[in-house]
Amino acid sequence: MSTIHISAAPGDFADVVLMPGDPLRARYIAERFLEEPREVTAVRNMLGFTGHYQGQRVSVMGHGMGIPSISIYATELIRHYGVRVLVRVGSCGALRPEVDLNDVIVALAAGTDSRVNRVRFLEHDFPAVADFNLARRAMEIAERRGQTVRAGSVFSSDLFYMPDVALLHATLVRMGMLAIEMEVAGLYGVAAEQGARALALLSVADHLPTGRALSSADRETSFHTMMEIALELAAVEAAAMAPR
Ligand SMILES: O=P(O)(O)O[C@H]1O[C@H](CO)[C@@H](O)[C@H]1O
Ligand SMILES: O=c1cc[nH]c(=O)[nH]1
Repeated sequence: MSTIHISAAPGDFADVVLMPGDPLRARYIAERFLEEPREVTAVRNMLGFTGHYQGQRVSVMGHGMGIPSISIYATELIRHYGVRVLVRVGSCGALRPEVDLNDVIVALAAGTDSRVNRVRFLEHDFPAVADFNLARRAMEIAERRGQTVRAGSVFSSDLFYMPDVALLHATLVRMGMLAIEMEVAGLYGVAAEQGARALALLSVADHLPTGRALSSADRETSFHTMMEIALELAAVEAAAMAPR
């Protein structure tokens, strides 16, 4: 049975789903990296595909922009399609001078100005953290591939265009955050609520202290590093979950 927002048939999704915000990035990942990718959903053009990577069944699906959007897709994938691992592969803006364009961030935890986790957690402060084993495996994969990644906390904002941005950025930097984006805290809340595991990998597309930003061509290259780490992680996880 399909859902309101996903038209795939039962069993169409793999246990592990990579999720970029942009559905066209989902198609790019599927066509560029997956063997025999098959489109499994396209409701509202939020494209989803399933194929194979390193011999393991892996899916990739866009989640749109913002916590409300990713919350819908993540919840339906877990509840209705039995997805067990979600890995966001997103872009972000670096908050600190030393976090450069093209760097890949493993988002260990996320703060947010969204209320969604308070809604699900009796108005208390929910610790929006990554699954430890996914984070550790992602770090190990990056190390084995000789790719430097940064691990730390990020901030998920509801607004892309926000007022008083200087004060917010200064506070986030003072509190140790590496980057800003718009979904991770929501994804980690959904995963906890629905009993799944989640991790976000982020590629730095904007350098907020200097205003530098990647060109489209550069974005593609840097995203490749993140995608390859995420795909290898997905294959390792799928193999670990496969019945023996
Ligand atoms: O590139 P994605 O994965 O969409 O991530 C970032 O880009 C969008 C804003 O431009 C937000 O979704 C933000 O989190
Ligand atoms: O949410 C985002 C994504 C990329 N760059 C930003 O500054 N913010």
